[in-house]
Amino acid sequence: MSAMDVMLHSSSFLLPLNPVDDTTGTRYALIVLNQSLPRFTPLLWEHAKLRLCADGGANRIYDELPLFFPHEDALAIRNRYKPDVIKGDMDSIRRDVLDFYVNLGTKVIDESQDQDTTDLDKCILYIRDSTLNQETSRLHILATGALGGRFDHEAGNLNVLYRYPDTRIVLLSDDCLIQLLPKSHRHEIHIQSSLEGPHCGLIPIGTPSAKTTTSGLKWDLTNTEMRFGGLISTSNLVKEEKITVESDSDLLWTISIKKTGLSIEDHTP
Ligand SMILES: Nc1ncnc2c1ncn2[C@@H]1O[C@H](COP(=O)(O)OP(=O)(O)OP(=O)(O)O)[C@@H](O)[C@H]1O
Ligand SMILES: Cc1ncc(C[n+]2csc(CCO)c2C)c(N)n1
Repeated sequence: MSAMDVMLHSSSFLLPLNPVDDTTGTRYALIVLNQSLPRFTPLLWEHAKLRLCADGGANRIYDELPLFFPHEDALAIRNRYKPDVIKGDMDSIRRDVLDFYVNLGTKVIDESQDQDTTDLDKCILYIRDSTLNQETSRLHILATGALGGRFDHEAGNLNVLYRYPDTRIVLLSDDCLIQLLPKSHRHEIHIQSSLEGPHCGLIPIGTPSAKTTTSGLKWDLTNTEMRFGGLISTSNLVKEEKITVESDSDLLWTISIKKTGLSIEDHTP
């Protein structure tokens, strides 16, 4: 029996919002990146206490959010889904989009002088420093549009998981999510089986792992070595509602997101 603390994980942010059932008390900030919005974006938006667009992510909210509500007036939707903050180096946001949200009262932070960190980095630092990010109740961060697309951007997005290992960050696309499992903890991952899985992976992207042990997977590891160039756990399958992971290295956990059960009809704006 290890003395390490357990870190709990659950993708309950993919469940239709019901404040009465929201017993986990987890508070989220949402960062919208500059890629097509996943179909469950309105749901994540409603879960979030703080909503940011990373530079060109604002174009996506402006252009694509109204498409989720074809029977409603586009302007009414844009007014309803107002980002709290737009932050980045501002080389991708369109002038008309910037003007629209400035008029609505969105806070705009232009950091064009910093060409060494990504717009996602810049947004994460804003959230970490926010007064909403209380010591007793840290914000978890959801980032949409982080995967698929340009590989240099994807690598930069994965890098933020390692830059801020003490911040709970989930990278999302329409197809899957990725998060870091720090070696400092044992991990219990509670699977929302109606919404996620069964495909999953455990990937030692930063450093090799001499010993990883899991339970609840079709191909469990038992003090198994994983490294790039050797074995890494891809195309694994979730077998139980609870997965446990313990490793001597930080690992990436990834799980597929199901196409069913996340349609726009499933939530009330
Ligand atoms: N194709 C993509 N794949 C993955 N992530 C992306 C992609 N495009 C943008 N992003 C994410 O969205 C953020 C904002 O995108 P934006 O296009 O505004 O960035 P950028 O700094 O102008 O990028 P670049 O100048 O390298 O094209 C990026 O920092 C990145 O995290
Ligand atoms: C070694 C090195 N490689 C690339 C960049 C360029 N870069 C990295 S993040 C960023 C901002 C993107 O919004 C830019 C332009 C750099 N500065 N240093």
